[in-house]
Amino acid sequence: MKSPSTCPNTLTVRRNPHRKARPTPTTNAPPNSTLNSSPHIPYFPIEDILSIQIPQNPQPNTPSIKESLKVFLRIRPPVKTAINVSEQHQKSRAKNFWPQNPSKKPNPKDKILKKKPNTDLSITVNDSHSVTLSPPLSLQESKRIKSEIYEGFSHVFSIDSSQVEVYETMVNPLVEDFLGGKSGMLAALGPTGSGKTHTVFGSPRNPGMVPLALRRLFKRTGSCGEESSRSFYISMFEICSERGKGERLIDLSPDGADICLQQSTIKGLLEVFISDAAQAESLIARALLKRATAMTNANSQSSRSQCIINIRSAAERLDGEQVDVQANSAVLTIVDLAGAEREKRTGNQGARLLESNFINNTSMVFGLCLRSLLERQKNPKKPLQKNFQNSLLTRYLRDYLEGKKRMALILTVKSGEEDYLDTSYLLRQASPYMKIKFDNVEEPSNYVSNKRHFQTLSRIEQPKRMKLSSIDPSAIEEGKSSSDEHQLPKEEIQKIHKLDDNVDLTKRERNNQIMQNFAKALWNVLKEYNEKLKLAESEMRSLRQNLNDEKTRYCELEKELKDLKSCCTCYQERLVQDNVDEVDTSLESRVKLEGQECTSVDKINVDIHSSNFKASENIITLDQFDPPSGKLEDVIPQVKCSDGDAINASCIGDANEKNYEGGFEFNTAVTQHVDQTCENFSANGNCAEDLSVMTLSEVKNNHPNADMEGDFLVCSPHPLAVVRSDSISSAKLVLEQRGEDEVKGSDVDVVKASCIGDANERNYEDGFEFNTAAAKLVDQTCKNFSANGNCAGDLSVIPLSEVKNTHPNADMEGGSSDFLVSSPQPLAVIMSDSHCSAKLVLEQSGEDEGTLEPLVLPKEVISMHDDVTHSEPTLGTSLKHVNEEKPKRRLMPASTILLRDISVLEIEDELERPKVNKGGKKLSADTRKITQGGLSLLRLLKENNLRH
Ligand SMILES: Nc1ncnc2c1ncn2[C@@H]1O[C@H](COP(=O)(O)OP(=O)(O)OP(=O)(O)O)[C@@H](O)[C@H]1O
Repeated sequence: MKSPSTCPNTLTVRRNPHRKARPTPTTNAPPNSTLNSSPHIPYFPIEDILSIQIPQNPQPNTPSIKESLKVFLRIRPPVKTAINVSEQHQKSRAKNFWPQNPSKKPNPKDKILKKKPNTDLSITVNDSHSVTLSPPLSLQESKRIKSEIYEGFSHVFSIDSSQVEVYETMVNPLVEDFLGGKSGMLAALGPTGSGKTHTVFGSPRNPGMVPLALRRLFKRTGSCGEESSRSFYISMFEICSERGKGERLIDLSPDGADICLQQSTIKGLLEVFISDAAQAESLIARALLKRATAMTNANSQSSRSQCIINIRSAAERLDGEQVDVQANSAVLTIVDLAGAEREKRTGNQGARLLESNFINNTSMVFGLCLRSLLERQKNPKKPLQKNFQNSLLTRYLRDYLEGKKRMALILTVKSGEEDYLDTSYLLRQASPYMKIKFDNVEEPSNYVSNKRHFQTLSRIEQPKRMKLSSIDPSAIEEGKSSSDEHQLPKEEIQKIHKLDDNVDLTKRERNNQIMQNFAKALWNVLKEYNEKLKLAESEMRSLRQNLNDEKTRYCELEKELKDLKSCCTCYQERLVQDNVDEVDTSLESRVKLEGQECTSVDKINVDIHSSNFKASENIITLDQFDPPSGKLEDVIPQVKCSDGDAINASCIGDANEKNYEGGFEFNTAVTQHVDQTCENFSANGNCAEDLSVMTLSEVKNNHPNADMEGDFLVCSPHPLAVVRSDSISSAKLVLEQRGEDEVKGSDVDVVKASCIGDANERNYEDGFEFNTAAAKLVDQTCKNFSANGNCAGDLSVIPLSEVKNTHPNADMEGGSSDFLVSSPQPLAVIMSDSHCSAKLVLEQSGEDEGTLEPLVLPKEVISMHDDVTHSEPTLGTSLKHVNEEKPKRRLMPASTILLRDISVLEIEDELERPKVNKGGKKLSADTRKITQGGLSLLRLLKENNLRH
C-alpha cells in the first residue's frame, strides 16, 4: 500500500496549453425581438438589399469569437472493496428506476457507503486544472512507467465532488447559454464504470446533470420571484449495436416509434412537450428504463448504448402562450456515451463482446473526429477528415464535431490502481482536445448574424415536435399510475393546441430572413456575372469587327485574284492540271473526270472549256438540242448488246471543233440513249447521276502518258460517261454496265459488260464493229463469270506495257503502245493501238487475278482490223514511238490518235459505203468499214459540216 504522500522518483509534466476561453456569456438573454415584435411582416427591402455591398471577407477589425473546448475531469471515488458486484448491482438498479418517487424522502436505512481512504489511488488532483497520474508500483518497476501530470482542464472535480457542484461549474453555464438562445452540447466520456451515467442522470438521491438542468430550467424566476411558465420539448434516443453488425436508433420516449438518421437529422423522433421539471424527470426515468444496459464484470449496470437527450425551448410570447420556435430555438444536448471497455476487465463474451466492440469503435470514431477538428484548426488548409461518417453518433453530432457549435466534454475516470491503464489511455487521448477552439460558433438565435443563423438552420428540422394527441393519453395515463404530479395540465394542452396558429407566423419570419440572405448572396453573384458578361460582350464586339475586316480583305483579295487569273494565260493550263490530278487517282479503277455537275441526265450542263466551241454561252444544256433523227442503235451498235433494256451505260462521244454540231448530235443521241437507259434503270434507282465535262486535253496535260489529243470528255463517272473529242475524226463510245445483280445469270437482258469502241476516221464503223464484237465477247465472258458473281467492275484505262510488266504471260501485241481498258474486277479489255491487232484480256481481280490467262479476241474480230492495219502501218509505228516515251498511263486508245487528222476524213466516201454487219462478222473490205450507226453519225457530221 502506497502512502498518498509518496512521490515517484521521476515526474513527467504533460502540459496542455492554457485555456483561452472567454468568460461565460451573460445569462441575461437579450430580448427576443422575434417574439416581442408585432406580427406584421415588414415589406421585403429589395432596394436596400441591392444597395448593400456585401464584403467578400469578414472585416479584419471584427473580433472573432474564440472559445476553447471545455474539458472537465471527474474522478469517481474508489469503490469500497467490500462491495461486490452483486451488491453494487442491487444498489445501481435503483439508478434506472430513478426517480421512483420524487416526493419520497431518502430512506434513512439506506447506508451511506464509507469511502475507502485514498491509499491506492492512481490519480490525484493537483489543483482545479491538473491531475497527476501515477502508475501502480508494479508497472513503475517492470515497465518503468513514470507519473504524468495532465493539466489544462477547464476544471478538475475533486473525488468527493457532489453532483450539484459539478452541475454548477460545468452544466449551469451551458443551461444559461441555452436559455439565452445558444445551443450547446455536453458529452460524457470515460471508461466503463467510471461514472458517466451517474454524472449525467444520477440517482434519486443524487440527481445528475439532466435532472438538475431541467430543474434549473423550470426554476427560472421572473422579476416578481414566481416561477416562469417556460416550457420545453424533450426528446431522447439511443444508438446501440444491432447484433454486433450494425447500429440501431431507438426512440426512448414513451411512444417512440421507428427512427432513422438522415444526414444529421433523426427522422421520426418524438419530442415531448414538458412544462415542469417533475414531468420531465418522469419522462427521463421512463426513458432510462428503456435504455439498453447489462451487467459486466466492470459495471453491474453498464450502458450498452450511446444515449442522447435534447432539450429544446418552446418560446414564450407576451400573452404567456408558448410558441414553437423550432425554426430558430436553441437546443441543449447531453450525451451519455457508453464507456470504453477492455475485454480483460469486463470479461465480456458473445453478444456482450460484440457490444463492446461497437462501444469502443464509437468512442474511437468520436475521438478521431475531435483530433481531426484539432488538426484542421492547427492547419486550416488541412481538410477536415470525414470521420464523422463512420458512426451514427458522430454523424448526428457532426455540427459539434466540426466546431460549428459549442460543446463541452466531461471525462470520468476511476481512481483505483487497477484503473490506471484505462485512465491513462483516456487522458492521453483527451489531452489534446483542450486545444480545440470554436471560432465560429453560433450566437444566440435572436441576434445571430446571418451566417450563423444559417448554421443554426441546418439543424432546425432535426427534431420533430411530438403530437400531443398521441402522447397525452399515454403520458397522462402512465403519469397517473406512477405519480399524479407528473400529469400534463389540461390547460397546457389547450394552450399547445393554439400554438399551431403561431407557427406559421414564425415560419414566415424565418423564411423572410432566409430570403433576404439568399437575395444578398444572389445579388453579389449576379453582379459578378454582369461584369463578366460586359467584358465578354466587348471582346465579342472587337472580334466581330476583326472578322468583318478580314472578310472585306478576303473579298478584295479574291477579286484581285480573279482579275489576275483572267489576265493570266497560263491559268487555263493550271486549271487543267488541277482537274487531271484528281483524275489521275481514279484512273486505275474507272474513267472519272471532273466537271460541271448535273442532277439528272435530262439536264446536262456541259461546261465548255474549249474556246473551240463557238457557242456564245459557256453553258450548253444538252437537252436543249433537238432529238436526233436516227435511232441510237444506228449510231452506237453496242447498244444492242444489252438489248436496250437493262443497260447502265457509259457513253463517250467525240466531236471536233469543226463538226461541233455533229458532235453534239452524236452526243445528243448518246445522251438520249443514256436517258432511255436510265429510265430502264430507274427501277433500281441507279440513274441519278451527274455528268461532268472536261477536255481530254486537260486530262492529257496532267497525264502526259495518256494518248489523247484535244478531245473532250463529258462524263458521268458513275456510271454514265460521255466523252467527246474535239476532233471529228475520232469518236469513242464506252458502254458499261455496273452492279453485281445485273451480272448474275445475264445473257442479253442483264449484261455486265465493258465495251470499248474505237474508230478512226476511216474505219470508224469498223471500230464500232470491233467494239460490238468485243462487247459481245465480254457479255459472253460475263455470262461465264456470272456464276461466281464477280462481274461487277469499273472501267479503267492502263497501257498494255503495264499489263505486260505485271502479267508477263498475257498474250498481247502492240508492245508498250497498247492500251488496256479494263474492268479490273473482273473484266479487262485490252485494245491495241494498232488496227491489225486487238485483244481482250479477261482478268479476274483478287488473288486469282494473276492466274487467269488473257483472253484473246476471236480471230474474226481481230481480222476485222487487218485491212486497217495494212492501210495505216505508219501510224501504228509512230504511236509506238510516242508511247515509248510515255510508257505509263493512257486514258484513251491510241486509235484516237490515228483518227486525229480531220483533213483526211472522207465523209462522202464513207457515206457511200455499205453497212457493216453488226455482229462483227468479217465483211468485205468495202462494206465492213461502216455500220449503220456510223453512217448516221457521219451523216450528221456531214450535215453539220455543210451547215458550216
Ligand atoms: N461520483 C460518484 N459517486 C458515487 N458513485 C459513483 C460515482 N460515479 C459512479 N458511481 C457509481 O459507479 C457505478 C458505475 O457508474 P456508471 O454506471 O455511471 O458508470 P458508467 O461510466 O456509466 O459505466 P458504463 O460506461 O459501463 O455505463 C454506479 O453504481 C454509480 O452509482
